[in-house]
Parts: sequence; structure tokens; C-alpha cells
Amino acid sequence: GTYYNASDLRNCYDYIVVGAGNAGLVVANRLSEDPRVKVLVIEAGDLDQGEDYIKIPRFGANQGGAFQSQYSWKYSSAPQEFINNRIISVPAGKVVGGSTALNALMWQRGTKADYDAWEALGNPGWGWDGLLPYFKKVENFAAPEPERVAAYNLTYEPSVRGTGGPISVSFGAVLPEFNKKFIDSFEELGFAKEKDGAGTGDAIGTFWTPTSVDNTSKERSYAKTGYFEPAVDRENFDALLDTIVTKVITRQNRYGKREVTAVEFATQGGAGERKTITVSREVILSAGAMQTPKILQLSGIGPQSLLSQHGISTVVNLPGVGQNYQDHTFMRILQNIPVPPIDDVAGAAGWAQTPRTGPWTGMQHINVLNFAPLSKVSDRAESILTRYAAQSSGQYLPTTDATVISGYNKQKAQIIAGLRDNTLTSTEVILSAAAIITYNQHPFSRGEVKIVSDDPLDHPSLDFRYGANPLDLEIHADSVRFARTIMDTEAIASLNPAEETSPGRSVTDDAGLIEWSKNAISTIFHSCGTAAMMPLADGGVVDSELKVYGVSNLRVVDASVVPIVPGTHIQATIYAIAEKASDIIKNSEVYQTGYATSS
Ligand SMILES: Cc1cc2nc3c(=O)[nH]c(=O)nc-3n(C[C@H](O)[C@H](O)[C@H](O)COP(=O)(O)OP(=O)(O)OC[C@H]3O[C@@H](n4cnc5c(N)ncnc54)[C@H](O)[C@@H]3O)c2cc1C
Repeated sequence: GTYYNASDLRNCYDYIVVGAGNAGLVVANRLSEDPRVKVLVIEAGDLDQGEDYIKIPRFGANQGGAFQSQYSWKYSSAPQEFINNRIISVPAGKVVGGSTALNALMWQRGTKADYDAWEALGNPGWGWDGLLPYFKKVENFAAPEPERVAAYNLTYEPSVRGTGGPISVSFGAVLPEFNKKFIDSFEELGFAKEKDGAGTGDAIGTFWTPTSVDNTSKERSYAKTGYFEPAVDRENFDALLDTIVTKVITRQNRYGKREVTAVEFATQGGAGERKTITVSREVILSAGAMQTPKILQLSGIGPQSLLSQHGISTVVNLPGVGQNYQDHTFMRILQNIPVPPIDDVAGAAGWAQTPRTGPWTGMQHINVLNFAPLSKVSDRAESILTRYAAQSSGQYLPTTDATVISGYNKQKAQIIAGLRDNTLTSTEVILSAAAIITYNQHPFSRGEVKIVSDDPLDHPSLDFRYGANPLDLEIHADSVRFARTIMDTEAIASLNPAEETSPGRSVTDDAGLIEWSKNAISTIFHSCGTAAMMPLADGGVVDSELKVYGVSNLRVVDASVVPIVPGTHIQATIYAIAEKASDIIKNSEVYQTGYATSS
């Protein structure tokens, strides 16, 4: 296989995967392991050219401008009504590798309870025990060197780690001393130092985070290196790049079911011709949480009222498509800690050093994470949970379908139980030299992704509805208070931090802290949930085999299927979902025999 021009394609493929990102490349790689199975992956972006801002870990948090590059979609949110109508810019990968080419390389799993909640929502096999083999399958985990284990207490638990998998995972090559103080500060506040909190499912507490970085080359390890490059020479694996999928084409089949027959796309980044290509078995949508619901809606699969508003005839009225939009919000509480700069050998010279040990080989200051339960973050945790439990559906949009609300209520019960018994985290905290950063890990608000027209080249409306549930803003206010208790520990005080500049210590009451939060909230790039794996009666879009309800041969495999965003950075979870989905597809009758006898 190679990356073909549209004119070089086969007439028909067994499987077409839409989107060569985090999930899509896993599926395309795994399905093409059987040489008899012809797989095409279609990607809007192109191949990166090994730019520094893609491969060098130090650039992993946009230091090199990746978010503004041609490899990013550069979305903007809808005006966020509940946070002063602010418009948030939303990067997402538009390149082979998808968002794994742009992301900040942090590598963790959520808590056991995060995934067990998915299972409890009606998805057998999607709990922690069902996912752990796939979390391991993805990884090639590099055990930290004994000197560094001794110096930094870089613990890990071999029984939950994978070796030999496609994605290389290692601890940052440069671990500033300052990071240890952050661990100490949490110990003062009564937090456990977790042994491999990033891997065991006991993710509440403080730990050094691994990164998706190759331990030898010190370069980014991502879906392109792990899943695309090993597959691209297979005869039965084709990739069509710089091509926007505009919709899937369906028909009523002879069993009276709706089935996908072809995929329509626009070449040359959308500017070129519209063409279609036939599929004989299945289409897998892996275009990410913003574009997968858009493609479904453009294909007539979605909420009927939205589709008819844009002149699209409904083939499956599926109210959940684009609903349940979730993300982690983040805020930077500004202070200044005079830590020694780690740019001793900066720039290209630092990177060129061999072996690669210089400061460009790791994330600068962010190597330790804390995941705190609500009971630690907030003095009014029980009051927040009681009021959340008592809420009616008033904080949702009036147009929200009853089935979707049913799903939200079931999610709510899971989230309340996990926050109450401290098995789910409420807030992630990271300390850098310039800010203490807090992330709301289990937001109560739910947003939506909608097409704005029938033109597939228009970006969808991304409405996170941050703060739509006022309790989220209370938690944000409390997270500022919590950040201050961290700054006031002896461990941090010993670093002589300058005074907080934003919001500033004079702001202490709810009104002031909530108003500040409204102007501080931004995205931490964990968009998910918009084609949720849940029962149809609960607003779900796919079943627990990730098949779209009402269509016999269409699946979604990407961040869209996540029913509740887990309390973690989500790339490892998306890889694991896609590995599990690949096994589900490979075990299906149609993959095994080429025919489906009953659909
Ligand atoms: C800036 C940033 C930083 C992040 N940092 C971290 C981190 O440090 N740690 C972590 O764990 N997670 C992080 N994440 C989150 C994580 O990387 C993503 O949630 C995850 O990779 C999403 O996977 P996906 O398969 O759903 O989508 P993606 O990987 O985004 O893949 C979707 C693919 O589909 C393509 N596509 C979209 N529409 C179309 C279309 N119409 N036609 C053809 N192709 C299409 C896109 O171009 C893209 O390549 C970050 C994300 C971002 C954006």
C-alpha cells in the first residue's frame, strides 16, 4: 500500500476508516493484519515532515506553535454563554496521527471507577478489567533506570504495564528538583504518593507521569510512528490523505435494514472533486469528537429537527448524535516561583547532544500530577453533591431529547457515587513555575456539537456549555482556594514564590472567584462524548460493539464514544478503546467469513 491519489484507489474496500488519528490508525492497522482484508483510511490532513514542534517533547505543549500550524484544525468554540460569552480556541490534529501528533505527551489512565461507570451505564466489557489488557497492548513501557528510581522515587507497577506494544512510553528525561517539592506539598496535605498512579487504576493522589516519548530517540511516539508506519507497506492497506470525508451513503438493504454502501469525499483538502468509494463490509468513523457527529449528521443520521433545519433528509432519527459533549476545563492561577531555568543547553544544540539527555527531551516543568477528590478540593463537597442530585434538567438545553436526559441522569448517579466515595477525582492540579493549574475532571455541564449548514466544509458549532451547570463554577472557585492551600505548604513556601497575581489573594468570596473563573476557563483539549456508547433509550449513539444504532455496518471508534469523560488525560484511553474495538471487529462474523448472515 501507499498513499494514493483518489484515481489510484481500488474500486471497493472491505473496510473504510474515516480519520487517520489516535483511534483510526489503530483500527486501520489491526484490521489490515489479515492480508485478505482490504483497508482504506481517509484523512483530511497530510503527513508531517518531522518538524521540531511535532517530534521534540519540549515543544509538546505548543511551545513551537503546533496549534497554529497546518496540522491543526484551529476550531473556535461557539460563544460560551455561561462564561461571559467567551470564544475558546480549540486545536485538534489534522495530520496523520491526529491529535497524538499535537498533544502534550502525558500518558495516564483514569481510575478503575471511571471505566466501571461506563460498564454500569450498560456497556458490558468496558470496565477497568475489560480495558486493562488493551491498555497494556498499546504500550512499550520503558522501566526507569535504577538511579532515577532511587533519586526520584519513580515507581511503577510492572503487572499493569505493557512491553513490546506500538507506543513507546517513558518518564521524562529531565526531572527538575522543583517537581519533588510539589510531591512533598501534597504529602503535607495528606495525599498518598501513588505507586504508578498513572497505570494501576488507583489514580487519586500524586505521581510522576510517564510520557509518550521513545526512551532512546527521545522523540514523540504517536499513532503515526506506532500504527501508520508499520502498516503502510502492506499491500492491503491504503491511505488517502488531504481528503475530507463529506458523508456516508446508505440504503435500505434486503433485510430491511439501513446499511452503508459508500463513502463520499472531497479531494485536495476539500477544494477538489467530490467522489465516492464503495465499501463491502463496514465503515468506521474515527474523525474525532468534533467531526464524527458532523459526518453522521450530514449523512442523515442524527436529531431529525436539526437535520431538517438544514435540508438534510433523515435516514435514522438518532437524537444523541452531537449531544453529551464533554471536556475538561482548565484554569491558570498565576504566581511566580523562582525556579532555576533548565535551559542549560538550549535550542538545536541541546537537541543534537547524544545521548539525548538535554532539557529538550522532556516536558519542562510538568512531570508530576495530582488528582484530588472533591472532599479535598472543597469544604462543601457534600452540599455540592446533594444539590447536584436534586437538580432537575433545567441546566440542559430546552431542546434536549428525553432519552438524552435519561442518559445524563444515569451518568449523574455514577458521578455522584464516585465523587462521594472518593473513587473518582474532581480536580487535577499541576504546578509550573508560572502558574498552578487546575482542571475540572468530572464536569456536570453537557454541551453539543451541531452542523451549521449542509456544507461539509463548514466547521461544526462546538458548544461546550462550560459553566452551564452552576455547580461546576462552584467547584472552580473551590479549586482556587485549594490551590492556595498548596501554595501555602512548607514545601512550596521553601521555594519563595512571589505573590499570586491572578486572581490575587484579595479575591476570596464566591462571587469574585466565580467571576474570575468565568474569564479564566479554557479547554484542556479532551473533547469527547458526542456519539456516546450507551443504550438507545439513554440517548446513546453506539451500542457496546460501537455500532451506530439503526445502521447495520457503521461503527464509531474515537473519543466520541466515551460516555463520561474519565478523570485523566485521555490519549491512552482512546488507544485502548481502539484496540478493544479492533478485536470486536475481528471477532465479528463478517470479518471472519466475509459475509454477514443476519444483517
Ligand atoms: C492540543 C492537544 C493536547 C493534548 N494533550 C494530551 C496529553 O498530553 N495527554 C493525553 O493523554 N491526551 C492529550 N490530548 C487528548 C488526546 O490527544 C485526544 O483526545 C485524542 O488523541 C483524540 O483521539 P481521536 O481518535 O478521537 O481523534 P484524533 O486523534 O483527533 O483523530 C481524528 C482524525 O480525523 C481526521 N478528520 C476529522 N474530520 C475528518 C473528515 N471530515 N475527513 C477526513 N478526516 C477527518 C482528523 O484530521 C484527525 O486526523 C490532547 C489533545 C490536543 C488536541
